[in-house]
Amino acid sequence: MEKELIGNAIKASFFKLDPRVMVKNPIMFIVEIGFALTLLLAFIPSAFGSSEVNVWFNLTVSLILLFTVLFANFAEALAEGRGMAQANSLKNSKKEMTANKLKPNGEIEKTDSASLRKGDIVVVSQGEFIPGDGEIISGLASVDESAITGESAPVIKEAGGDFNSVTGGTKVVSDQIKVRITSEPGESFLDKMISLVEGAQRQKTPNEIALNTVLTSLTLIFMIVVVTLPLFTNYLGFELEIPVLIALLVCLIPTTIGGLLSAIGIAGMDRVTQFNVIAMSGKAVEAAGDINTIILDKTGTITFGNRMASEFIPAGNHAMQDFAQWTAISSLEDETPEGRSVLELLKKKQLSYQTDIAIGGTFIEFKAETRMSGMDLADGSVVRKGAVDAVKKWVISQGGTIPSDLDKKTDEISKAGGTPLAVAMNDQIFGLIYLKDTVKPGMKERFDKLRSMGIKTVMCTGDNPLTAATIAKEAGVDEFIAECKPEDKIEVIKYEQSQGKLVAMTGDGTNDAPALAQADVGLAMNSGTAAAKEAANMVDLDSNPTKIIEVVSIGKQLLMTRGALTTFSIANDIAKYFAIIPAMFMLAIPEMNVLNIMRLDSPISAVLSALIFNAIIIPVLIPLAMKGVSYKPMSSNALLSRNLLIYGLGGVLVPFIGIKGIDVVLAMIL
Ligand SMILES: Nc1ncnc2c1ncn2[C@@H]1O[C@H](COP(=O)(O)OP(=O)(O)OP(=O)(O)O)[C@@H](O)[C@H]1O
Ligand SMILES: [K+]
Ligand SMILES: [Mg+2]
Repeated sequence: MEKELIGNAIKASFFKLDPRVMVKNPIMFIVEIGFALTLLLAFIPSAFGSSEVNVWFNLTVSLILLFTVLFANFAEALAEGRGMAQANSLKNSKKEMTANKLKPNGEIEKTDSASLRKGDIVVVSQGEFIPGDGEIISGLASVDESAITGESAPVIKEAGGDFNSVTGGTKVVSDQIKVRITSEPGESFLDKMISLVEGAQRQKTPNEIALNTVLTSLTLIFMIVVVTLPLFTNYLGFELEIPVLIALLVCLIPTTIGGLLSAIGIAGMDRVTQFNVIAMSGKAVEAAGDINTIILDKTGTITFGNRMASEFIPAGNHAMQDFAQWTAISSLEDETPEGRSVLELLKKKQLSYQTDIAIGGTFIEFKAETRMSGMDLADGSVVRKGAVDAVKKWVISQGGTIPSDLDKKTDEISKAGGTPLAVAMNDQIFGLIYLKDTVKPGMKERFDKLRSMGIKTVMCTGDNPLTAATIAKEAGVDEFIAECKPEDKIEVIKYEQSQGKLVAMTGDGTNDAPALAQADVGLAMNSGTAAAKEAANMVDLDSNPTKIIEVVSIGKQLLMTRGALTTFSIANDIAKYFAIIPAMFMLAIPEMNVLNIMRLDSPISAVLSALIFNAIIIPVLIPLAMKGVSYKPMSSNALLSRNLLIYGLGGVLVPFIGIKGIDVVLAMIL
């Protein structure tokens, strides 16, 4: 695998020599032109007038320049290669298959999966592949998603709620589901993933463009200096040979970062992919590196999220039996995990209830807006369950009163970190359902880590303030917002952004979609709804909301690697002056030897040593560019001074040692 990767990258480095490709990287393009000119001079030394420098020197310079370009191309090709390999394995899981399309008249029609369009309904049974991306409209199945996520344990997918989305190419391993197709041919999640990792849509990020502009301007300045240099030297009465001027130019321009820049960007995206997160753009990965605030929801992110009914607590002077009756009616058709867990607990507690009063009633689906669910019965009675404050308001609007013990019982559940749901019929509250949830282990450490990176965490939850406070304290988040409706999340994000902060958010529900789109980094869960995945700029295939922490680390590492190697590259070039400038003048004026502080063997050896060092530093740094510089959570100021010390000072010192070493070897050969 690695061998093949390297082999392909070597081949690609030669293909990339095509000037039409090279011109996209101006710094390396100049090196390539330098190669062509010195090659010409090797064969026709007097092409641009008389020349005294020997052919052998011209040829050597030309070869070193060729290798400089090849090394840079190799770095980029190697970074691209990893994505290609992954794209190929994804392509293998994208096969044509037959789909069981459900016609409006209820008949099943066998069609080609490629002909399925948005809105089509298909039936998928045990052992069959799901023919396209979609949402389950009825049924429940365990699905093997290993083709996409690499995770072999099947996951449960079901209609209703936030776990209804399925991906084309995954396999149903048990039961049968009806799926409504949500993507047009060629626009599926798998198609998008393939084109992303293949890099077909890879565009330079704004940061990269900005850095490129700076580097290109720097290059232009050096070009002007080098081109005008002969005017001065001619005035002083000596001539500089063209190959020497080219060597000087290549040593001065930032070839190291110029050669590694695109590899750093591609490798950063690739590291995110290795973490099983699909980033829609390099820009998103970079934004992750600059995040100041992370918005997390409580249920399913900070807690396990399987909010299960664990206790029934009647309120006022209502009997358990009456409470159970209305609890059951409110949950009969509630397909959310919370709703189903209510019916299961009733069964477990052997509480009986009548279902015939529900006949002819209209089910009221749970909505994050109302924070209630329930049923309007045929006889005009209305039944609701939901967040206590919402139900209280609703009961009061019906002209009812609140049982005196309700608040105390609510607080008890909330203080334990549970979610209380009140159950009401018409103007009366019958009691509370205790939904239990637990904070995931290790959350405190994760939030501590974020804090040390200088990132603030805000928990936004639809739950009541007391539950929110309990969970927030237990998990160690910095701030929390309770009784939060979907639009409130957007407000929080907008507010932070108005303070100049970059905001990241994770989410999985359809109601998270607008906030995911508003955030600078929106990380959707693969298990989540199609709307959430569409709105986000990253998708976590493992559906682990806390992975945002790793994504932020990778983003920071990407920015740091780019910064560190830029510093190193420019510091390097400064050090090279000391080798090459005295040497150049010594060629004409031997007395200039006093400037030869590095005590290099001869002017020719000095120029060649600097050039060789300039070339081989690129492959030497490839592993660092690909892996990223090591990153420990600390404040940005501490990071900056640490990096300046290592890469700035190191960048000045390393060339002295390297060039001197190469010079010693060359002196022996010459
Ligand atoms: N099936 C349901 N029926 C009635 N009420 C519910 C149901 N599920 C949740 N609730 C209530 O609605 C509130 C909001 O739930 P929702 O899932 O929208 O929260 P959220 O905004 O996603 O934040 P979090 O996931 O952190 O709770 C819950 O705290 C709970 O009180
Ligand atoms: K250089
Ligand atoms: Mg939720």
